[in-house]
Amino acid sequence: MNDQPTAERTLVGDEEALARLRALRGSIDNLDAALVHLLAERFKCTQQVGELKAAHDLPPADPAREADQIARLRRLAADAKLDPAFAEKFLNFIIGEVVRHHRAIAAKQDGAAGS
Ligand SMILES: C=C(O[C@@H]1C=C(C(=O)O)C=C[C@H]1O)C(=O)O
Repeated sequence: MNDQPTAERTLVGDEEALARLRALRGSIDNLDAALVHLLAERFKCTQQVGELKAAHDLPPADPAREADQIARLRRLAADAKLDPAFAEKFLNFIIGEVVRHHRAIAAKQDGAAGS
């Protein structure tokens, strides 16, 4: 048997592959949009946590809470067949940004109290 593809078969194959690529990219775009919306909602919550902490002189970071979240997310990732190390890195990246915001909120509050 000749397994060399004919010109037509190659073209049909290319079109199918391109259609599949377009469909997959459509789903990726939808998922990226969902991620942005989920992150926006998370940051709305953490903004309020930051204000609450600043108002009550609580520290911007809570390492014990973070350790619990990381352990939980690693378990969820493993169950979902996602690399737990990646899940941990991703959560740490987000938490790092949240703590930076909390420090900024606390500093602003201290500045306002001192003036
Ligand atoms: C949001 C909080 O503040 C910080 C940010 C966290 C987060 O983004 O999940 C978790 C712990 C804290 O270091 C919190 O204390 O709950």
